[in-house]
Amino acid sequence: MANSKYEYVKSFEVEDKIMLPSMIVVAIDGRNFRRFCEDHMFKKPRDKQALKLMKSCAAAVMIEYPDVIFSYGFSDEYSFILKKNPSFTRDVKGHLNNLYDTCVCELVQKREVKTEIEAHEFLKVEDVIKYKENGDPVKRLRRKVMKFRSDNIAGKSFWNQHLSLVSELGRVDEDIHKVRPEYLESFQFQDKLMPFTWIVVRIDGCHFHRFSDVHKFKKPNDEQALNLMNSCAAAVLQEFQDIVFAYGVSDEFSFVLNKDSKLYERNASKIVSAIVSFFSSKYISKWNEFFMEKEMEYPPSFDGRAVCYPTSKILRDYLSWRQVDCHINNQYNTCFWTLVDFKERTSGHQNKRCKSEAQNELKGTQTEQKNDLLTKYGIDYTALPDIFRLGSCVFRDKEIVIEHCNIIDDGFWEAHPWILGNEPYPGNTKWE
Ligand SMILES: Nc1nc2c(ncn2[C@@H]2O[C@H](COP(=O)(O)OP(=O)(O)OP(=O)(O)O)[C@@H](O)[C@H]2O)c(=O)[nH]1
Ligand SMILES: [Mg+2]
Ligand SMILES: [Mg+2]
Repeated sequence: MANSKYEYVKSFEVEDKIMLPSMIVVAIDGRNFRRFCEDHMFKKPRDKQALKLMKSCAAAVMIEYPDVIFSYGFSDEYSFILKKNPSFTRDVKGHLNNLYDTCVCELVQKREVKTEIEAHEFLKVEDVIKYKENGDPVKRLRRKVMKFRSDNIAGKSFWNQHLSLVSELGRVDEDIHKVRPEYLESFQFQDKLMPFTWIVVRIDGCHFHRFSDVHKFKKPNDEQALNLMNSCAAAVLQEFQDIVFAYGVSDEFSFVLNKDSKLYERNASKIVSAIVSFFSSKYISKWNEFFMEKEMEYPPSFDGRAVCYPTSKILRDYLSWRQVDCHINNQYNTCFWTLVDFKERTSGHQNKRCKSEAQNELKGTQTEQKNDLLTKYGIDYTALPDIFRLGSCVFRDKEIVIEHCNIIDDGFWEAHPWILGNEPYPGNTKWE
C-alpha cells in the first residue's frame, strides 16, 4: 500500500545493526528497583523468591528467543548472550536445527554452592509460534533449558565442560577474572541519539496478529483493546516527564521526547528499553480494568526503536505519516471485514475462500472505490468513531489527556502550541 508524501521520513531511520560476527550481549537491569524491593518488602540482603522469579523469567526469555544461548543473572540484572549468527527468522526448519542445550546461571554465594544440576525438560513438545497468512500454524520444537547454580562461571573449566556452549561461544582460553574491566567496557555499543533533535520512540506489539486472535479482539477494531493501549501510553507520559506527545494506532505507539531531553544521556537502548518495558508492564497490570470478563491467556511483549528528527516540521511529517497509515489500514480493514462478513453470512459458513475473495476484490482499489463499496454495504466511513479513523493522541493540557484528532493539519498544533515547545504549558508560569 503506497503511502503519501510523508513517507520520506523513513529515511531518518538509521541503520543500527550490530556488526557481524560480534557476539551480542543484552544486559537488562531493574529500573528504580530499590524502591520496588522496598515497596514489595523483599527480604534482605537477598530475597530467594525474587531471585527465583528472575530466573524463571530468564528461562522464559530463552524459550521465546532460541538465539539466546546463555544467560547469567544476579540481583536485578540479567545478561543474555546471543549466538554468533542470530537467525531471528522464526521458521520451522531453522528451529528444528536449533535444538541444543542452553543454560541459565544464577549467582549464589560461595557457601551455598551446589554442584547439582537442575534440568528442565521441555523437549519434544511443539509450540505454535505464529500463523501464516493462510492460517497454517508455524511450529517450533521446545528447547531444553538447563539451569545451573554455580559460582565458577568466571573460570575456564566451567565453559570448557559444557560442549554445547563451546560450539556456540568458542573455547575459553583465559579465566574471565583475569580480563580487565576496561577492556570489556570498550566493547559497549555507544548509541547516543543526536543532540537537540526530536527523539521518537516507536513501540509495536510483537506478533499481535496472534495475540488479538487468541484474545478474540473485535475486527477490524477492538475499542477496549485500543483504550487499554491509550491508558498505558498515558501512564508512560506520567512516568517520563520528557515525553511531550504520543500517537497510537493498532498495536503501536510513538512517543515524542522533548528536543532538549537529557533522559539517560540520550542513550538509545536505555530510553527504548525503559519505555517498552514500562509500557508492557502496564499493559499486563491494566488488562483487567479493560477486559473484566476476559482472562489474559499469555502476556504480550512489545519491541521498540528510537529515531531522531531534526526539525518540528519533519517531526510533524513523521506523525502525519503514521496518521495517514492509520487511515489507509483502517479503511482497508473495514472494507475487508465487511466483505468477509457478508460472504460468510450469505454462504452460511466461515472459510478461507471468503477471505481470499475479499482480498482479490480489494486489490488495486483506490480510496473512492473503497468508500463506494462501504456505502453499498450501508456503512458511512466518516461516521465511524474517531478513535478508529484518526488514532489516538496523548499529551498534557493541564493534565494528561487522550484525544482523537487530525494531527496532519495546522489546527491541532496551533491550538496546542506548548506541545512542540513554542509556548509554556497552560497554567504554568515557567517554561517546562
Ligand atoms: N482484531 C483486531 N486485531 C488487531 C487490532 N489491533 C491490532 N490488531 C492485530 O495486530 C496486528 C498488528 O500488525 P503488525 O504490528 O504489523 O503485526 P504483528 O502481528 O504484531 O507482527 P510484528 O509487529 O511484526 O511482531 C494487526 O495486523 C492485527 O492482526 C484490533 O483492534 N482488533
Ligand atoms: Mg506488531
Ligand atoms: Mg503494528
